[in-house]
Amino acid sequence: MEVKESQLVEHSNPFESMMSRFDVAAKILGLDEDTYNMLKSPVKAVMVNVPVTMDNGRTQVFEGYRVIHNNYLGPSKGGIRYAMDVCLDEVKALAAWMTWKCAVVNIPFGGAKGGIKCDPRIMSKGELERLTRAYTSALSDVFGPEKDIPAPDMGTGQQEMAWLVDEFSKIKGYANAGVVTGKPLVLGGSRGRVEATGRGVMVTCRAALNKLRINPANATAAVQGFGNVGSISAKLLETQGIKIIAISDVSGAYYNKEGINVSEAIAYSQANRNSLDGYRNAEKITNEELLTLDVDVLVPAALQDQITKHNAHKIRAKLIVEGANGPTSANADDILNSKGIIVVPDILANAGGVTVSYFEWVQNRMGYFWTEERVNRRADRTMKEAFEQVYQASLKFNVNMRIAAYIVAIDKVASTRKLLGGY
Ligand SMILES: NC(=O)C1=CN([C@@H]2O[C@H](COP(=O)(O)OP(=O)(O)OC[C@H]3O[C@@H](n4cnc5c(N)ncnc54)[C@H](O)[C@@H]3O)[C@@H](O)[C@H]2O)C=CC1
Ligand SMILES: O=C(O)CCC(=O)C(=O)O
Repeated sequence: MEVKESQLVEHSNPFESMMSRFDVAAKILGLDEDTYNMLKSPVKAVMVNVPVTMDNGRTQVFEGYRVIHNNYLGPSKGGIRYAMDVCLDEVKALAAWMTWKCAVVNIPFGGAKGGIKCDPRIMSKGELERLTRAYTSALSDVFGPEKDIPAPDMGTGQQEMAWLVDEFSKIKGYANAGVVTGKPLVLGGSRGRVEATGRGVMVTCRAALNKLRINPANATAAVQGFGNVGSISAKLLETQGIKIIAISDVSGAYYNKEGINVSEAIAYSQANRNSLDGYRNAEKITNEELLTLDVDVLVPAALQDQITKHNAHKIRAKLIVEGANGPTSANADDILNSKGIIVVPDILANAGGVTVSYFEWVQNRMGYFWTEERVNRRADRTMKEAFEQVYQASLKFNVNMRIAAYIVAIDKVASTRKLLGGY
């Protein structure tokens, strides 16, 4: 069957954007209609309205979601996002990406995602704790170490995971460390999880540079987003000899053609309530300008839909490594392809996080904890193998790395479905 990637249609809806790539890969695989229908829709989507007492004594009701896209490969897995633009279609897309991501790195999990429509930056610690506990309580029948296992995503981190595990364990009446990953070490977290997503970005970036025959020591990079994924990606790319010439966060972008000192920028941001605002050792530019800088590597590690049909033709990077989920809209794929830009897609590039989450879950089940060296060695091997599998599929099917990653993932989930049988 002949499939043109230009068949991709323009979508701003994240779930449709995911589906347009899924459709291309499914056609190439010759997926039958029944399996297609089983894989395209989430198996469960729960919406909850959680009342929370705010510091001013008023009660505010927050909209929360948990979507389980698929659980053929194992319990569903995926982070929880706190942001103002959380909505059902976004969480559905993020949950589906988790299904494909877990399949690409070959770990025994299905895909899920959760989110709460809130602005964590303007909430007090007490409000965030009450919100996290209320959301956990509302979803205590959905979550479970053998059912559905959350983790951090944008706007959440170790502290939220600690509240979640505590609330869940109280409700169930026994300690339940394995219900969530990305926990603090003292609560059963895994060494290396905080750095894992950025580390996977670095490992896949190196693998792609190798294919492009670019020496990291001569390469430059720009990184959008300076939270968990962006800051650690920047730091680890710098350790590989890559010169980071621009970084950014919600306050704007910061450019220094001589190279940003990433450790110093991280220290500045941490001392400044996680903001680069006022960072001096660089020229201030816009996030839009950062994306179109003349660099070898561009790492979008913040939001969705940053590279679109409106700016894709201006991108000058040779390689894009997607730290964020969905940073490139479907209508930009063809433009990047035609410019010969290699994209290591989100479902491969940022899968280091869920890989080490899997290791955390395994360690919780064993009650025995690994050294950081062991975690990193196994995670690096997983990421290198996944990269090579996707790269080989891109050659075999003559498609870009994104469609190749979907092909690898869908093929795995679909063949598992066939073995499981059906109703
Ligand atoms: N934390 C994890 O382990 C994983 C996260 N991801 C994805 O990576 C992305 C970032 O997640 P985290 O780093 O965890 O979030 P985070 O909350 O730690 O950091 C987000 C960063 O994005 C910046 N940002 C927000 N709006 C921006 C804008 N308009 N322009 C530029 N920067 C902006 C924030 O200032 C912050 O620096 C998300 O797409 C998330 O889904 C993917 C895999 C795993
Ligand atoms: O660590 C996990 O379980 C999931 C992280 C996540 O939400 C993601 O990869 O997008």
